[in-house]
Amino acid sequence: MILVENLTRKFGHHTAVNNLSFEIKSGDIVGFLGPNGAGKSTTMKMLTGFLPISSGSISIDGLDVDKNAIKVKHKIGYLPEGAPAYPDMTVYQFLHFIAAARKIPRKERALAIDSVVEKVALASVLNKSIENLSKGFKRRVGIAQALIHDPDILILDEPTDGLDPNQKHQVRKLISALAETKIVIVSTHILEEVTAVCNRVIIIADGEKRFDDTPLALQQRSKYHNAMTIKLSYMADISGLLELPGVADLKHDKDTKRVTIFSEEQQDITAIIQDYVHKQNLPVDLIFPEQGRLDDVFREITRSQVAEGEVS
Ligand SMILES: Nc1ncnc2c1ncn2[C@@H]1O[C@H](COP(=O)(O)OP(=O)(O)OP(=O)(O)O)[C@@H](O)[C@H]1O
Repeated sequence: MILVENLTRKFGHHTAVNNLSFEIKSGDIVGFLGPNGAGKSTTMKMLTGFLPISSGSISIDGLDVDKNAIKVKHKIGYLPEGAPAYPDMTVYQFLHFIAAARKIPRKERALAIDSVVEKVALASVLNKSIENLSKGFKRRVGIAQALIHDPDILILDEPTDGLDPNQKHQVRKLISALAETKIVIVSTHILEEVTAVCNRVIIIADGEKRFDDTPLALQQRSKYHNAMTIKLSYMADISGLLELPGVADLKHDKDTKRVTIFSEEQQDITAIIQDYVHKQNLPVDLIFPEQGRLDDVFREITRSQVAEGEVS
C-alpha cells in the first residue's frame, strides 16, 4: 500500500507539488493525470525515492520512503519519462547490466532476465542494439528493466508517449496484464489511456490534487455522458424529441447533420430515442450513445492552470 500525506516539493521559491495526499491499494491501476508542469514527474520521483521531499511523508507498505530508500527501491519498478537506456548495448546486455545494478544474485540473473523477456515479449530483439529498435520495443525494454526485480509496485512515467496507435495498444495491453499482480501507477496526459487501462484517476494541477475517483466518475462529469447522437440523411422535424421523457436538451449541428440529445441527470435514454426514431420513421443514418467528453472535463478540473497558459 502507498500512503502519501501532505506531500510538498519546492524548487527554490516554486512549489511544484503542494500538500498532496492519497492512498493507493493493491488492485489499483492509477492514471496520474495533469497538464504539462502540473507536478506529475516530480511526484513520481519522490515516490520512487529519487528526489527528496520538502515536507509531508510517503510510506510504502509501512516503510517511510525518506528513511528506507533502499528497501523501498526493492519494492518499486520505475520507468522514467522517455525510457532512458544505453543505446549501444544490446537488449540482453542492458537487462544484464540492470540486473547486476539491482544486485540480483549472479546465479539468479539469467532466470530474472528470461522471466521479463517472456512477460514483455522481447525474445525476438534480445541481441539487437537498443538504438536500432523501434520506439515501441524501446519502451518495452524500459518496462522490462523496471520489472527485473519483480517489484510489487510499478510506476510508469508517460509509457506510451510518442508511440504509434499499434504500439500504444500493445503497451497498454502489457500494462493491463502486469496490473493483475501489481499496483500500477501510470503518469500520462493522454485521457484515452485512463479509460483504456486504469480503474482509478488522480488529476493534479498546479501541484495540487483536483480529482480522485474512477474513470467512469470522470466521464459522468461530462454533459455528454449518456447523451445520444443521431445523424440525419436529410433535414426532418425532430422537435418531438424534446417532448420525450428524460430528454433535457438538443444540439443541432446543421453542417454535419448531427443532433445530440442530452438527457436529464444523465439518465440512459437509448431505448426511448431508438423507439421514437423507429416509430417516427426519421431518416437516421447513424445513432450512437456518447461516453462523455473527457477533454472538456479535464479542462474544467484543471482550469486555473489552463488559464495561466501552461498547457501546450
Ligand atoms: N529540477 C527542477 N528544478 C526546478 N524546477 C523544476 C525541477 N523539476 C521540475 N521543476 C518544475 O516543477 C514543476 C512541475 O514539473 P514536473 O516535471 O513534475 O511536471 P509534469 O506534470 O511531469 O509535466 P510534464 O507533463 O510536462 O512532464 C514545473 O513548473 C517544472 O518546471
